[in-house]
Parts: sequence; structure tokens; C-alpha cells
Amino acid sequence: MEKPAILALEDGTIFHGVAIGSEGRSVGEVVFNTAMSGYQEILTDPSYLRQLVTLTYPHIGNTGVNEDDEESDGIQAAGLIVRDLPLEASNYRSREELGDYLRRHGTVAIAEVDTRELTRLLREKGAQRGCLMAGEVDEAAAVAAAREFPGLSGMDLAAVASTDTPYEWVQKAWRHGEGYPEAPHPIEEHYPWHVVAYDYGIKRNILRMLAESGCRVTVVPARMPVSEVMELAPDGVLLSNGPGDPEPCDYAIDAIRELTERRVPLFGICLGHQLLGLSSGARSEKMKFGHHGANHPVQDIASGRVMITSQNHGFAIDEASLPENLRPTHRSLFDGSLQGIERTDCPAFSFQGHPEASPGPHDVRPLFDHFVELMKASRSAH
Ligand SMILES: NC(=O)CC[C@H](N)C(=O)O
Repeated sequence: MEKPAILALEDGTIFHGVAIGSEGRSVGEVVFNTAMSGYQEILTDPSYLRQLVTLTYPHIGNTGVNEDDEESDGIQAAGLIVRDLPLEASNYRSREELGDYLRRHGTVAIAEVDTRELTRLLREKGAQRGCLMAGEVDEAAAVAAAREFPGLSGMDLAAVASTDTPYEWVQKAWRHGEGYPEAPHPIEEHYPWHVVAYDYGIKRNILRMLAESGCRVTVVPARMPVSEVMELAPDGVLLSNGPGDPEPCDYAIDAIRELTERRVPLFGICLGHQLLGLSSGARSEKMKFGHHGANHPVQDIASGRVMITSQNHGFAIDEASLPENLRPTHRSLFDGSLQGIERTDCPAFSFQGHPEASPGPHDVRPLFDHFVELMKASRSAH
């Protein structure tokens, strides 16, 4: 028997639907994602911590879920809002139905919502605080719970999403018929570069793309002091994506400043990009409804080249606030917002979108090669 579910927004709007995940309630910021595929990667992306995600693509669940497409250990999003959950998944890689997967992870989710109407509302009013309730529903309590959620501004979630202990990563990208290839030996020969990745909520495909570029990665906790990072003798440091507001992450901002002073090659992705900006003296701001999708055009300012990119962010670095030593490198062609920066006085650069694009197009992958070039130049200078 289908159980009822509701989505309540801070403005008092209630959407009615049916429960397709666990019963109970979940609060967070409601955001829409326009990607047509990749719901499993989206659900497991730690950047979605404390966010209730609605997908504008109407049929969600039709390819099921599998063990290979997880971007982290299980579901990170606070909840899922969809138009239609198909009766049965059909795909040769499918191992589990989406509904069973949601319930296994205790995730509250709703279907039969007019996600077009919801998305229009979010575009007009901006990202809303919301509450999903499934099973027993109480509209007034749901609106009150939505309003009690403090919102993501000022919320440091990078340290929450981070790993507790360091670990090594050498796994490369998934290949049809092979899955994830075993790491070839000897490691040093196949992976000439050692990258330390600050984990602020890292996605596995970033690690796989680094491995594809010849990097052996040591993933470290968000709060690891720079002195300990330097003991690992990195060729470069990756600043990962992650959830929440970059501004309160003072431990990361201070560490990154120290790394730039030591001229360690740096590559920042999404939250890592915002943190590089803040540590260099720029300002971050909350966007109205952010960028969440897999078809966002971004222009490389120097070459004029346009790339189709994967995006998932609700904060941005304000281009008007860039200091002398930060050069804008990329801009969004949707709204003109800043998408990439480069330090002019040390080997550090960053990108607001997702070059690892999981899900999404591969246009921005060459940024991983650029990181290797910086490490190469830095090694030959020493
Ligand atoms: N994907 C990310 O790293 C997101 C960065 C940050 N939490 C934002 O919403 O802007």
C-alpha cells in the first residue's frame, strides 16, 4: 500500500505525493538539479549534505542502482523529490531498485510531485528551506520544521563530511566490461605524481580522474595541519568539493594560504575553488538558487572556448572581489558568474564546476592535465 508523503516549504507551500523511501521526516535546503541521468551519483555526492534534491527529469529510478556508481559511502542527500518512480528498473548494471536503496539508507523520498511547478517556485523565490514527511504527515508541523532549519549560510559541513583518517587511492576510472581496474604495480612507475587531497566531502570520481592522470593520492582529513601534509611530500595538493558554506571553514582557508606561501601546486574543485578564493582575499556569496545540472555552458576566458559542464553549487566567489593576484579564468554563460580562477604569483588554480563530471560531460577533464603540468614545472624547478 502506498504511504502518503508531503514536501513543505518555508513559504508555506505544500506538495502532496507518495512515499518512495523511508518513513519519517527530513529537513534541508531544497534545490533542483536538471541532469537527465546520474541520480545515484547525485544522491551519493557529499556536496548534497543537508539538501533535499528535486530532479527536473521526470522518470527517476528507471536504471536502478549498482555498487559501481557510488560517489561516496552511501546516500548523502537529505532527501529526494521526483515526479515519477518507474514500476521496475531495467538496466544490465542494475542491482537494486531505487526505492529499496532509499529505504536501506533510511532516506526519506517523495514521488508524484509536480517537479516543474516546484522548480519554477525555487527559481523565482530562490532555494527554500524545506521538510519532507513520509508515512504519518502533519502539514503544520512540516512547515514549522522547514522554518526551523537554519539554512546553509554560515554552516561548516566540510569537516563533517571529511574522512577521519588518511587513506591511499590508486583506482582508475570505470571501463565497460572491466569495471574498476586493479592498480598496476609498481605503483611509483604507473603513478609518477603524489597528490595529497584535502577531503572536504570528496567525490570518488575526482580521485579516479587523478589516478587516470598518473597521480597516487593520499586523502587526508579536512583539518590536517599543513606541517603533516608536508611530511607526506606531495607534488601537489587537491582541494576537494564539499557541502555547506565555505566561509566558516577557517581551518581550511588558513591551511590553503600557508600552502600557497610554500608554493605547493594547488587545484581546487567547487568548495575547494571557493576556499582558494577566500584564502587569497576574495569574497564568497550565497547564490539565489545556485547551479545544479550537467549541461551548463562555461567559457574559458583566455581562449573563448565554451565547455558544457557539470555543476553543483549554491555559493560562489564574487568576481568583483578578486584581489590583484587572482585572475578570472572561466565564466558561466548562464548568468555570467565566476567559474574559475588562477593565482598569478604561485602555482594554484581552481574551477567552480565539476571537471570529474560524475554525472556529466567530459569537456573540463583537461584541467587534471593542467594540474599535472603545474606539478611537473614545480618538480623541475626544485
Ligand atoms: N559541490 C561543491 O563542492 C559545492 C560547494 C558549496 N557547498 C556550494 O554549495 O557552493
